Amino acid sequence: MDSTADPSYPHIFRRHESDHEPDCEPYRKAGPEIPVVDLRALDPGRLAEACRVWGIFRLANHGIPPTLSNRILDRARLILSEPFEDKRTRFGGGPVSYFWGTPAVGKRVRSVNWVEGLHIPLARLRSGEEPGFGSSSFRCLVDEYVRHMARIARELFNALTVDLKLDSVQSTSHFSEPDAILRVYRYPRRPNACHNFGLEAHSDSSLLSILNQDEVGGLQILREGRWINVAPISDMLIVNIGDMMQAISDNEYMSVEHRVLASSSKERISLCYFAYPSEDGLISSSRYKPFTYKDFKAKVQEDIEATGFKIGLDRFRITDPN
Ligand SMILES: O=C(O)CCC(=O)C(=O)O
Ligand SMILES: [Fe+2]
Repeated sequence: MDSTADPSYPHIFRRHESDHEPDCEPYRKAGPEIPVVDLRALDPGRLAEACRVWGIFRLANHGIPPTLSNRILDRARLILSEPFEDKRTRFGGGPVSYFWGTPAVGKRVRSVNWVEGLHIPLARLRSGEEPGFGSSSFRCLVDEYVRHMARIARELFNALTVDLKLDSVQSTSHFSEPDAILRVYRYPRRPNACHNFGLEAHSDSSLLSILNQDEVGGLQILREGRWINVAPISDMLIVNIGDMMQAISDNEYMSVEHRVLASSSKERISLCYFAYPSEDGLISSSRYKPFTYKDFKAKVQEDIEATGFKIGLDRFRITDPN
């Protein structure tokens, strides 16, 4: 369907160009392959090396049944194909929120990200406060899915704490399962998608991010100055290191810069689970002034509102003159 006519798209995505250009093939060529980590036969050395050298890896044998993965992606596709105004109403005001075009929140709006979705803070979901979501079958799938995500995040984090030689106090405050967030994304088709992004280049603020994507593709990481495609491989998840893990590891691990390309011909669905440290746990390292995740989040929000950009960890770097 032409996106101009699709009532499920937010208005800003209903563009008038009907002449779809082919996608930009050069951007989508295969690049060097990112490492694969096997969760069933976890090799801690291989995992740590992937975090040090790449900041991202594919995760095989993660234990999520393919039927669950397919069902939740299909259900997400269905919900997000509801009319735009219905999505706004259904998810307006509750803890589960519907967003589109993020991060157009600043005073100086840069370009709009060609993405919409649901933001699901899991702690509030557990407390049962969400009216538009309630007892839906999607809710049941989310519950089951995030149980797997929490298990996977915990297992990876535990292995990394051994590699980093964190003590038990640090490992407890640096991983807070209740603070996790699930985001469900739909990247609408975008006419003339060549130079446009579903998500602009960024690093995640999380500890670890675990991505499940459909077969469309578009994710890229920045490595040694080049953008590399992370093509979907069925039954494998993608895990990336976030800013908090970079700080906790004292820059041993790398919070990888990534982005998502828009496609002119295909919509894309992805689910991203973000694991975080506890909000008030102090993160101390030799490279950054001590800070909590709450401090970090407030600074990111302040910078985005003031400048349109996330500055992130550089705000806390010890050499930072500010
Ligand atoms: O949808 C994707 O492939 C990536 C999502 C992402 O980078 C994010 O949510 O931070
Ligand atoms: Fe991201």
